[in-house]
Amino acid sequence: MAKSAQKETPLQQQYNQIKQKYPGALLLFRVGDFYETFGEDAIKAAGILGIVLTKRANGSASNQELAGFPHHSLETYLPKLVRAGQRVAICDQLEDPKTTKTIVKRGVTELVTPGVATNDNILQQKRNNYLASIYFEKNSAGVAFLDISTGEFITAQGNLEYVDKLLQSFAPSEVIYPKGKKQDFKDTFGDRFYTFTLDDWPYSGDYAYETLLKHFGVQSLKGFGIERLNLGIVAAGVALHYLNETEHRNLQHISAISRIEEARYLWMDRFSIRNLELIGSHNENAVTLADVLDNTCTPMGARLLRRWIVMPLKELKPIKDRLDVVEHLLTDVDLREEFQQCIRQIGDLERLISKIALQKANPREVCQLRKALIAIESIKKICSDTDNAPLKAIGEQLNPCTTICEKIGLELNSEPPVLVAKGGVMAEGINEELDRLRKIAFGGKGYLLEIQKREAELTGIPSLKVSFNNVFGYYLEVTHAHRDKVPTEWIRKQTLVNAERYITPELKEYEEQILGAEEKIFALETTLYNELLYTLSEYIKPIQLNAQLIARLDVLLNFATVSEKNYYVKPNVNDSRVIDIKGGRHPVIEKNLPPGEAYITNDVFLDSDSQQIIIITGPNMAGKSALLRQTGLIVLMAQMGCFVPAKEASIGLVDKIFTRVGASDNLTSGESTFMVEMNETASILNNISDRSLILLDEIGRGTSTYDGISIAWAIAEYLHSHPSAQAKTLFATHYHELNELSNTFPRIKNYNVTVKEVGQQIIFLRKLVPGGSEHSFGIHVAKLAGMPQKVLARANDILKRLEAERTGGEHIKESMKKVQKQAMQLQMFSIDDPILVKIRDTLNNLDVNTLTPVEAMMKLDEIQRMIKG
Ligand SMILES: Nc1ncnc2c1ncn2[C@@H]1O[C@H](COP(=O)(O)OP(=O)(O)OP(=O)(O)O)[C@@H](O)[C@H]1O
Repeated sequence: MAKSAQKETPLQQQYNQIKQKYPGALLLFRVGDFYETFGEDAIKAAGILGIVLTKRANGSASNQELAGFPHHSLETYLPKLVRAGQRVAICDQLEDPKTTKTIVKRGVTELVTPGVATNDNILQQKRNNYLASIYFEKNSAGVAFLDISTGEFITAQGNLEYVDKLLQSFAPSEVIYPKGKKQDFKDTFGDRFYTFTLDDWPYSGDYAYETLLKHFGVQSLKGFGIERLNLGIVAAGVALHYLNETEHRNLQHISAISRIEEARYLWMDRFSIRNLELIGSHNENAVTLADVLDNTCTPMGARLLRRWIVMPLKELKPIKDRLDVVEHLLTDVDLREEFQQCIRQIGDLERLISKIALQKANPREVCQLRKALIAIESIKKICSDTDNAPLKAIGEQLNPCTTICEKIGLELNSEPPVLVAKGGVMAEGINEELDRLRKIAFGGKGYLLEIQKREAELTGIPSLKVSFNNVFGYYLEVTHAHRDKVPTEWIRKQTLVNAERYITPELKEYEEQILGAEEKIFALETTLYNELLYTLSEYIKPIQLNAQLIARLDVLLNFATVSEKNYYVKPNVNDSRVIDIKGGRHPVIEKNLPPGEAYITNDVFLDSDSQQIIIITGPNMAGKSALLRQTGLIVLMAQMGCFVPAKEASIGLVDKIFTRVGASDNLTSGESTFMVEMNETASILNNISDRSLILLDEIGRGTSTYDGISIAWAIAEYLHSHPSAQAKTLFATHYHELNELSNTFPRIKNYNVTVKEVGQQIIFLRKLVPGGSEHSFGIHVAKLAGMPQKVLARANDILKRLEAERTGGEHIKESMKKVQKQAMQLQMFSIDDPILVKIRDTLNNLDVNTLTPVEAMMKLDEIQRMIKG
C-alpha cells in the first residue's frame, strides 16, 4: 500500500503483512461488509469483474487504486476471478469487530486456485477438478491427481510418455511442479496446462513420505499399494503440501490414496485420446464420445463415465461382468426404471460429503444427504432382490448409514434455510434451552397482545396499538384524540401527523429479553449444527464408498439406456486375436448427420494370420477417416463395458490403441506438422504389441510425395514383418502405390471406400470393398469447396497428363517437369487481357540484339505507359 512505513495506518500495515505472505495471489481483503482489493490487484479485479476502480484519497495512500464488492457477492465474483486464471487469497475478519477495541484480527482463510477449488460455481458438475502434481527425473516421472471437491487422490509413475498420457486423460485444471524444472517441464509436457511452480525443497522423498503418513495417520504406505512408487510418493506428498499452503486444512475426505494400475487398462497415447475425440477436442464445439454416451442420472456418474472412457479395461473378466450387467439392465426395463428413479434422488453425494469434511455444507445440503441415504436404502433392497451377481455385490456394499440418517431427520428442520446464522435450522424438542429461548423470542405475540389489551382497558384508549420499529423498538401508539388519557410514566418518543408513540419500562425490559434470546438462539443453533456436522464427518468413508458404488451403478444403467436408445449391440469380447465387426457405425457421426441422411454401415475384419493390415484407399471425403475412428471407438466402447454401434462385433482383447489421425495441433510448440507426425509414428512403432490396434491416416502426407510414399511403405512393411508383434492395422492413404504392397506381403490386404461416378459428378457410397482404388477425386472435392473454375480446369488438365504418362511407365518427376514447362507456356500464351497481349506483341517484335540502351529505355517507358493506361 503506502510507500513510507511511518505513514501507514494499522490497517495498511496489516494488509501489507498478509499480502507479502501470498505472492502471486490476488488478495480479497475483508473490511466490514466489503471485500476490498488494492493497487495492482484492484486494477486486475476491476478489469475482470467490471467493477468500479477508484483511488483512495487517504494520506500517503492517496494514489492507491481501490476496487471492492459486498461480501455476499463473493460467490458470484470468485469464480470469475479464478476462471480468468487468478489465484485468489480470501482474507477474512477472524474476530467479531464488536468484541475488540483495536484493529480486527484478519487472516487468509482460503487460497483458491484453478486446481484447488470447492466452490460450486467454479466447479463443473460433470467433470472432476484435478490438481496434478508432477515430480520428474530424466526419463521417468511421478504424478498425483487430487480433486479436493471429491476427495479422490491417485498416484502413478512411469516414463514421461506414460505420465503425459495420464495428463491428457485426467485433464487437470492446474499442474504444479518444482521451480527448478521450468524448461524441462515445457520441453516434455508443452504449455497446454495452467501451471504453478513450487520451491524445490518439498520435493524430497522423506518429507513427502512423512506428509502422507501424517495425513492418513498410518505407519506405512503399504496398505495403499504405493510403497514402491518413489516418484509417485514425492508427487503425492507435494500435492498435500500444496493444499496446506493454500490454507486447506480440513481434509478428512481425502481418506485414501490409490495407484493407477497400468496393467489393468488399455493403453492409449495422448494423441489417440485427442484424435478420437473421446472427452474433448481441439475444436471446442465438436461433439465428443462422452457427449453421445452420457445419459447419467448423477454428476458422480457423469464423472466416472469420463474416467471409463479414457481408461477402458483390458482384462476379460471385469469387461464381461460389466457387459452382463448392462445386458441385464437393458432387458429388464422395470428394474432399470426403479433404479433410475432412486438414483435421481441422490444428487452429487461425493461432493456433498466432501463439503461436510470441509465444514462448508449448509443445512439444505445436509437434508439432501438424508434424502440420498434413504434412496440408497431402497437401492440396496432392489439390488438384493435381483438375481444378478454383480448387482447383488453392489447392494451388499451399500451402507444406508441409518443412524445418521435418523439423526438428521430428528435434529434438522425438514425444510431448513440455507444459512445457519439466520436460525430456524434445528428441530424442536432436541434441546431444552433452545426450546425455552424460542418461546421467549417467538412466543411474544400473545404477550404483547396481552399488554395492549390490558393498557387499553386501564387507560380507556380502545384504539391503542403495540408495534415495533428498528429505531426505538417496541412502542405504544395513541391517536391524538386520546392523547390526554396517556399515563405520565409513559415516555413519548415520536409525534406523527395523527398519533404519538410512547415506550414504557415494561416494553423495554421485554424487548431486551427478546433480542437477547434471538442472539442466543442463533449461537446455540450454530453450535448444535456444527455438532451435527461433526458427527456426520465420522461417516465420511462409508458415504464415499456409497458414492462410488452409486456412480458405478449409474454408469452401467447409463450404458443400458444409451445402448437401447442408439441401437447398440452386446459385443463378444474374447481372448482371440481377431477383430470382426459387422455393420459397424461411428457413434458420434451417426448422431450428427443432416436430416434424412443415414449412416452407411461397414464391416471390418482384422486378424494376425490372414488380414493383419488393411490398406484403405478411396477418394477424399469418402469416409476413410470415419472408418478408422469408428473401428477404434467400437473396440474402446466394448472394452469399457458398453454395447457397440454395430450389427455384430467380436472383439479379441486389444491392449493398446495407437492412432495417427488427422492434423495435429502441436504447431504452437514450434514443431512442423510433419515432425509431429513422425514423432507420433515413431512412438507407435516403438511400442507395438501383438494385441495392438493401429490406426494410421495418411501417414507421410506432410512431405514430398516420394518421401511420403517411401515412409508409408516402410512403416507398413515394418508392421507386417515385426517378428513378435502382428499388430492389427488400418492404413488409410491417398498413395495408390501402396496397393503394390499386397503383392509381396501376404497379410496386407487392399480395400477401398467406394464412390459412383455419374457424368461429371461423383456420389459417395461410403462402402468398404476389397481391392484398391484408382483415383482420389481430390479435384472434385475442390470443386465442392468452391474453388475458381479456372483452377479446376487447369488441375484436371495436369492430372490427365500425369495419369497418362504414369501408365506409360514414365517417372513422376519427368512428368512433373513436362507439366511445369507446359504451365510456363500456358501462362505466357493463354492470357486474354488485351493490355498483356499488347505487351506480349511489343516484346515479341523487339530485336534485342540491335537495341541500343536508349531505345531499350524508351521501350520500357512505352510498356510502363501501357500498364498505367
Ligand atoms: N459411413 C458413413 N455414412 C455416412 N456418412 C459418412 C460415413 N463416413 C463418413 N461420412 C461423412 O463423410 C465425411 C467425410 O468422411 P471422412 O473424413 O472419413 O473422409 P476421408 O475419406 O477420410 O476424407 P479425406 O481423405 O479427405 O480425409 C464425414 O465427416 C461424415 O460426415
